[in-house]
Amino acid sequence: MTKKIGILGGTFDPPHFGHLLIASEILNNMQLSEVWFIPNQIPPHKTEKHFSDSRHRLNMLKLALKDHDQFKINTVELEREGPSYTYDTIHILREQYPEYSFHFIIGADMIEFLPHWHKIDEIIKLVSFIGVKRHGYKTETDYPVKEIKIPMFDVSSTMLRERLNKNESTAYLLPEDVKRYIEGNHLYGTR
Ligand SMILES: Nc1ncnc2c1ncn2[C@@H]1O[C@H](COP(=O)(O)OP(=O)(O)OP(=O)(O)O)[C@@H](O)[C@H]1O
Ligand SMILES: O=C(O)c1ccc[n+]([C@@H]2O[C@H](COP(=O)([O-])O)[C@@H](O)[C@H]2O)c1
Repeated sequence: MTKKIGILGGTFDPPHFGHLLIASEILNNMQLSEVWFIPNQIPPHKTEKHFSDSRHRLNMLKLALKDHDQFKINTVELEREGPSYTYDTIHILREQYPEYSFHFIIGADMIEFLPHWHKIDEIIKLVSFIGVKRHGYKTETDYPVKEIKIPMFDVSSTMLRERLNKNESTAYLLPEDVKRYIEGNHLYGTR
């Protein structure tokens, strides 16, 4: 059966309400069957930076998505080593699910970065891109990205890592279960 699947690829270090908001808005706006969250093993453009172990990022994502039937986790990128190139992921998904159509959701920071994606000219033949605004970034691009207008929510994993490290509030930015997991595992300098 044909299904329209949204893909939200990310590092999710940690997952936050910005991720859930864009997934929910695009699911409804585009009348998708499901949104698949795909955590990367090694983010292709963050290879030099430190990021949390994929086991923790996956556990946090499970907690963040547990109440949403139409939000699923796909672990295809955790099952291979090296940088998690989207081109490889899309190839695998299209082989596994030839009857589905895939719609890759990206924030404006990733829209600006699209020219640097590995084999981007091939990727655009395989998926459609859905873009959403993000503070500080442009959505105009020469690539075929369909912009969907949704409420902007200026939260990022970077902001949350900094707040957690300083023991500042993350209320209404980060799911409570995820916060408890972070504290229980002393991530981001929490004690
Ligand atoms: N608040 C937000 N509004 C719109 N898009 C977002 C938002 N947060 C994340 N995204 C998008 O979700 C995808 C996955 O993002 P990612 O997991 O890297 O989170 P992040 O908050 O951007 O992390 P970091 O601050 O560590 O770079 C990317 O396409 C990103 O642009
Ligand atoms: O394939 C690439 O070259 C590529 C370059 C940058 C980002 N991506 C993908 O874009 C998604 C968002 O990336 P990130 O690092 O902001 O979490 C995630 O699925 C990445 O794997 C992919």
